[in-house]
Amino acid sequence: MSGDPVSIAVTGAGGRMGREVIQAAADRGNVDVAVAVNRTAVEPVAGVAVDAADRLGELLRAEDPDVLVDFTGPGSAVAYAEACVDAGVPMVTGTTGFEEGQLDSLRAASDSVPVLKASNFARGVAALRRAIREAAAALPGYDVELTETHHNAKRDAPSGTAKSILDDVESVRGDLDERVHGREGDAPREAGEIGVHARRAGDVTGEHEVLFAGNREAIELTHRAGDRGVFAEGALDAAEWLANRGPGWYGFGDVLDAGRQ
Ligand SMILES: NC(=O)C1=CN([C@@H]2O[C@H](COP(=O)(O)OP(=O)(O)OC[C@H]3O[C@@H](n4cnc5c(N)ncnc54)[C@H](OP(=O)(O)O)[C@@H]3O)[C@@H](O)[C@H]2O)C=CC1
Ligand SMILES: O=C(O)C1=N[C@H](C(=O)O)C[C@H](O)C1
Repeated sequence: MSGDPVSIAVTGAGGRMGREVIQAAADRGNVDVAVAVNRTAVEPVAGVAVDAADRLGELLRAEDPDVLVDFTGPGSAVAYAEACVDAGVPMVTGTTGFEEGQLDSLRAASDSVPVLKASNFARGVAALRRAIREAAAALPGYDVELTETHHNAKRDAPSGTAKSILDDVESVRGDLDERVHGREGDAPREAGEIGVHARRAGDVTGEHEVLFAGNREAIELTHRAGDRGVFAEGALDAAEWLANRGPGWYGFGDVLDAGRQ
């Protein structure tokens, strides 16, 4: 990205992703973590002191960071978006598992401040999604089954990335209108189904695989995240990009498109 100095606030600073974001900021050099908060008390992360999350509003007003970066949970992300509106701070959120009403609240916040939401900040997943849309268009009538695998501490299923991929496939394949989660029972597959399989095991960072199968051939498109640094890097790219935007609703694709121009 530009390399211009950017100051950020990090919510969920004690979580797996919050820690990764703070470490990636330290490694990057031009990103200063001006505010870091967590719901429960945690020791400093990469030398950055972590405050109580209920002080977020006060800290945003005092430090005036360029962007807030959030990886927490759906309810807290909505509350933090409201704090961003009150303080006039842009928000990047990678949180997943939102219900429709919570997404409406985030979109409402984007009338006042820039909000960038992405279910996955890996560049490889952006490429995977483009390839999946292309395959879906090129293979009409083929059966589609999605499998995602994550660590055993992940709460939401299917993953946010899986839901984004399903939206992509359904936008291209209008004939697929029924998501079948897991399979059980005694009946053949129906036309119109798209199978969705969520696995939770060990410390798997995140894997997404889409199978397109016809009667005499099949292809599988797969992304595997090697570590969480790949998500943190993408989120910081998004934060650097969002710092100079006006209010609006943005995605990671906007950041990547800007990089290609
Ligand atoms: N878009 C992307 O590229 C990626 C998205 N994610 C998403 O990011 C989110 C966080 O993932 P991860 O870091 O692994 O999760 P963790 O469970 O490790 O961390 C969650 C953090 O959020 C905080 N939190 C959770 N619930 C609340 C709440 N109700 N109020 C305030 N704080 C809360 C936790 O605080 P406390 O310590 O007090 O519990 C913790 O700091 C998930 O939705 C996940 O799917 C993850 C990886 C990549
Ligand atoms: O919780 C995780 O770990 C991840 N969550 C995101 C999702 O739900 O898609 C992205 C990534 O797969 C890791």
